[in-house]
Amino acid sequence: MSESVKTLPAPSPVEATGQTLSWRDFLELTKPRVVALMILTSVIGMLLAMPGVPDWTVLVLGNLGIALLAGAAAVVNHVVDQKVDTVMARTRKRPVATGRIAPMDALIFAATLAAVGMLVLMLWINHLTAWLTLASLVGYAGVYTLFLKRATPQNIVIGGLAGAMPPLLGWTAVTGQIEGHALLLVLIIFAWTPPHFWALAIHRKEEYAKAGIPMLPVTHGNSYTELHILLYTLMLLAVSLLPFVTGMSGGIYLIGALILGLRFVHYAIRLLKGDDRRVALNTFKYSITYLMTLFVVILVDHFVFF
Ligand code: HEM
Ligand SMILES: CC(C)=CCC/C(C)=C/CC/C(C)=C/COP(=O)(O)OP(=O)(O)O
Repeated sequence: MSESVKTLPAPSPVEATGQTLSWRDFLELTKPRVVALMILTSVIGMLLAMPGVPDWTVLVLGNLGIALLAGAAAVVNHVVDQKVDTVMARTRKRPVATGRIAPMDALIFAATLAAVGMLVLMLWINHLTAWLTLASLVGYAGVYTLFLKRATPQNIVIGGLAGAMPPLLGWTAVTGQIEGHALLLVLIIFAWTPPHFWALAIHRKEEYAKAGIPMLPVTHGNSYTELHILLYTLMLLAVSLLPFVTGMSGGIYLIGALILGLRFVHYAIRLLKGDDRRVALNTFKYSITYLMTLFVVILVDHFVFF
């Protein structure tokens, strides 16, 4: 072998896969659809925090900062999960899993997003929101992804708290303080996360087993998971009534929460009866419609009553 061949630099991940790197790959790393729903909940947290509409700078810069930090957390998730993601069909085409983006480049991207996000929140919003958002990033990227996900089938119950934070972050961006009504919104998403995720985990059980991730259907079976999905949807139904019970929201919200919640319970009962992968996927999809609609309804109710 000639000297010149020996000293050739190692191919970059792009050369290695023969694919062109695009901004779409970087966008994909930030889990934009998940972050979009989070931002919907933080916008609504902002709009519920006070009568009237907050200053546009808080709306724009507050959500920008929160989105940047949430996106950064998602990028770190891709790096930490690089090996796991290559094993599962749902995730194996991800930019870091395929090698289209090198882990170090992804980490530099995450650090940049996080630094700009923290600056925006520190300079234009308030320190409380900045630190709470950073804590959510650490909760998802560090505590959940690095540790809990691999350690216990209760991973998403505890880790779900990080994803539930955006309405509180929106609220503190406007008021500068943590208040009970904002915590109710967090509690709703906290109770929603297990049925949201376990429905998908049933649908993808074999992949999680192959990847060695102890998700509840893998460790305890489908029936046990389906029972817990039902129990959490019942708890969610109860918790979702608290904004009405505490006087935060009115009749429109009550009716909306009941219809949406009972439908979720109906899905959970069908899942328990049928143990069907297709029902599991539909339950997962409905969970997203549920959360989006519930937050829109609470907002509509707020503006009708004020
Ligand atoms: C630790 C808590 C959570 C876990 C473990 C979890 C898990 C997942 C998983 C595995 C997916 C599938 C992603 C894919 O299709 O590749 C997903 C999708 C989704 N999640 Fe969650 N999730 C959590 C919290 C949240 C929260 C708090 C929100 C929003 C408020 C959210 C919104 C969504 C949305 C919108 C999708 C659909 C994304 C798409 O269509 O690509 N999730 N979730
Ligand atoms: C600052 C802030 C609000 C942070 C929240 C960050 C955030 C994007 C949370 C997302 C929750 C989520 C999609 C978990 C799935 O992870 P997974 O690893 O179980 O799923 P995967 O297999 O699809 O990667």
